[in-house]
Amino acid sequence: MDYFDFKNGELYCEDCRVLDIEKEVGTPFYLYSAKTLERHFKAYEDALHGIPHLVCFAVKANSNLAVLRFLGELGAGADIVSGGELFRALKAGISPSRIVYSGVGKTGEEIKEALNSGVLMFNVESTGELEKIGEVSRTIGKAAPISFRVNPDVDPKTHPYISTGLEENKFGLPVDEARRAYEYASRNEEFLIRGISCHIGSQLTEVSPFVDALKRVLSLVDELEKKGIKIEYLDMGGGLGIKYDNESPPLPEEYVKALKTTIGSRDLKLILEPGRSICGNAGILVTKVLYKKKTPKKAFLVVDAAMNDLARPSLYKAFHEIVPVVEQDAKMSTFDVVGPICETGDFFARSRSLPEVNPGDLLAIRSAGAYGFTMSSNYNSRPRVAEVMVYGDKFKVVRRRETFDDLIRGETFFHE
Ligand SMILES: Cc1ncc(COP(=O)(O)O)c(C=O)c1O
Ligand SMILES: N[C@@H](CCCC[NH3+])C(=O)O
Repeated sequence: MDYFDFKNGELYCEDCRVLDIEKEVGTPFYLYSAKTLERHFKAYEDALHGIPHLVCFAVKANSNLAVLRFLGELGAGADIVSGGELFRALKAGISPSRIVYSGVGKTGEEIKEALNSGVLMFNVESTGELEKIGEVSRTIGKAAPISFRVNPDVDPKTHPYISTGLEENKFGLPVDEARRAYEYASRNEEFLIRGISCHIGSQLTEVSPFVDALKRVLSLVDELEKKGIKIEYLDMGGGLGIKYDNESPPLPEEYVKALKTTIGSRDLKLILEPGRSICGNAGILVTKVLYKKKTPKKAFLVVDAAMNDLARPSLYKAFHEIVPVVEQDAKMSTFDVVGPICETGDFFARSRSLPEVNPGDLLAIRSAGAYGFTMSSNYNSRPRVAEVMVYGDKFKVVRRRETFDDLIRGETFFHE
């Protein structure tokens, strides 16, 4: 459930009228609901009540500082995958002791930065990375807290681009290799074994792949325990899906219950790294209809947002619900909703039934709070849009729209 509702035929975010926000900010803009973020975060906290745990929000889903600060103040840690995300999480006031660092390509510099800051653990994804971490650890004279990310070879039944726990995916170590890596790391004082981790994919709509993966991870935990290698943290990654269209993904409560049952009486602290299920439905992208265009074959609504602002439909053919910000009685027609970018792939919806809106009308593209702004770019030299956060009856621009000057910052005219 989110807090984007219609009152008297107009879309509100919490107690703010979207039309009023648009008047001040202009389109396009991302709009986030703090109350929805809180509700979704608390759903995890409630589900995990009584279990030693840490919810590390996946920064890649939404890295806006206000969002991170808000979640951090509610008690969230962070799951990061780059030096930039470390910088953001720390700037937002998240304690390094609540930060886990995942990702297959951490550079020496990034590792050094994270080790110096005191992150909770590196989720190590290859033996090459382990060597690099060892090297950095020796250089700065500080043991590195690690977990190995295990690739359990489980099909998460999601879009192939966002499936990460299959043998052919680049992520994690196969179980046998992870076992050897733990044995090696346990004999070396550069490493401090803290945990084990796993993340099998994103937008999962069933619990069973998580449970299958967990069983494989737990059998390794048990084996390691017998060898005297104690695992303190079990990090099950993120991946819980949300409703974009007609999916009915499990709620955190059902998901955590299944994990808890599978873990049984083992003495483990549970880390989860949810991204989408916290912020996905806490955000919309508001855009304006520029033109209505008819060709012999199609009717298009050309809007002022584009694939550079929200890439998911173009990249994954992802469905996002689109609604007019002011409810219309007009008859329904079938439209392609497209942006101004010079690519046929620049669309938000194809053959979508929508009321006959007009140029100047606003549309809300729903479920855009995760992997929306964070995947945006300046393609076609389009300044990135503003981000606005609603807190009850107040709203705040938490990132201003980029200017043309922002576009060329750091560039020079040297051409020889
Ligand atoms: C390691 C890791 N953790 C957490 C996440 C967050 O996933 P989601 O947004 O699906 O919860 C991802 C992205 O899929 C990831 O790669
Ligand atoms: N970017 C993807 C999710 C990627 C998850 C990252 N491991 C999406 O928009 O659905």
